Amino acid sequence: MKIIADENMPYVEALFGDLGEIEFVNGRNLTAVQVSDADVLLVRSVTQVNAALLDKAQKLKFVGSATIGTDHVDVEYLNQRGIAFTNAPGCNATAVGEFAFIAMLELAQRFAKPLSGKVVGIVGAGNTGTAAAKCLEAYGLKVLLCDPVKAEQGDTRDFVSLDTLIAQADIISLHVPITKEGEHKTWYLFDEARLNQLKPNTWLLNCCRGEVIDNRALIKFKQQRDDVKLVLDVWEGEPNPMAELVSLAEFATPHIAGYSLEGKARGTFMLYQKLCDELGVQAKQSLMSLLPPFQFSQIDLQDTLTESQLLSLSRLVYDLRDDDVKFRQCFATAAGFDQMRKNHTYRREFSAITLNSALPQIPDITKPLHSLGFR
Ligand SMILES: NC(=O)c1ccc[n+]([C@@H]2O[C@H](COP(=O)([O-])OP(=O)(O)OC[C@H]3O[C@@H](n4cnc5c(N)ncnc54)[C@H](O)[C@@H]3O)[C@@H](O)[C@H]2O)c1
Ligand SMILES: O=C(O)[C@H](O)[C@H](O)COP(=O)(O)O
Repeated sequence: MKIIADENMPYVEALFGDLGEIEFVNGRNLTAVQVSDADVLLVRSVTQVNAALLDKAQKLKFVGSATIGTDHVDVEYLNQRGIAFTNAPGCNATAVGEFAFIAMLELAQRFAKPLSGKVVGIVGAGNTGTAAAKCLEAYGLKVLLCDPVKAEQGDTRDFVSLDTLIAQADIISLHVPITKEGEHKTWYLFDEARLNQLKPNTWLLNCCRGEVIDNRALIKFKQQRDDVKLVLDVWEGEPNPMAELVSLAEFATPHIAGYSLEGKARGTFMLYQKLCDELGVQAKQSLMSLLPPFQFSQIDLQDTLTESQLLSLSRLVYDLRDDDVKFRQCFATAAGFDQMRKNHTYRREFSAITLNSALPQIPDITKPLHSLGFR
């Protein structure tokens, strides 16, 4: 069996090695000829999976995308061809949630405006939005959720309209899929008019898809509204973001909000399990055996943490400042954006650290941190 896999998908060798012969490819430039003799195709979000890519691949029986988003896949075409398809919903939700939370702690520190006490609006209350809300609520913040689709589906959480969220939130974090049609389409959800509704001093984070914000309108807006602070992980026109926008963002990264080792491992592992099901074979490998040990795995706490100490602790698993600096150095070169994504193999999730109270205390000082995700 021939398995073609994106070279940026870790743990493929360890998981799929026993199932067939693996060929690694550059997912962004993948051609129809390269996949013509594949039985299995494993991709990430940079590969457009459609008739143009797959018409010659007559043996193909399984496509897996180790991503949450599926906007790069023509699922209808795969269904028509009878090719099994799976993505990896939720695989990197914790990573995105922690990324958004850490970015807020970084902004708070940089602008000497405590995060504590702020109201945060989450647009899109699915896997990543809920993961972000979990961190924020564990930290004691008031969270407003806007998700008209979930509300219509009968989700019993409290939801607000986007107008209410924009009017009340100090911080807005975007977590919607990109959709171009329908009542709740998200393409340019934040257009010029919406941007102009933002309250003074709002922090706006985009960790979902670049085109959820009209990037040209955002440049124009931010040039006049320096009070608004931006964290941008995703961009219109990836892998070539608009240079002016990069310089206007407080933190800028190349679509790596979901790139924890745990998140990537979960993504590949979900495809492995699904392929084993399709082939009717027993999955032999385990997820936890894939992850390397973490250098700061045990930490003893002496006292409750201040906000700035919590940021220092968070920086052990992920220091956003490093990625921001690297990104500004490399994004303008031809392959810089993708190169940085390819080499992004060091970030961990909060759960990689086990916290202990150094002295037995009541109440246990580690409890709120366990709710954040630390062990
Ligand atoms: N930056 C990254 O690395 C990264 C990582 C993972 C996911 N993503 C992107 O983030 C998106 C969201 O991921 P997820 O796992 O939370 O997906 P999800 O499907 O679990 O949740 C998305 C939520 O958005 C809601 N929604 C749809 N249209 C909306 C609208 N107009 N207003 C408000 N809510 C709306 C849906 O009802 C759903 O609950 C993905 O589709 C993907 O494009 C980016
Ligand atoms: O949709 C997703 O899951 C994310 O956008 C994903 O993390 C993107 O990473 P990629 O597949 O491009 O490596």
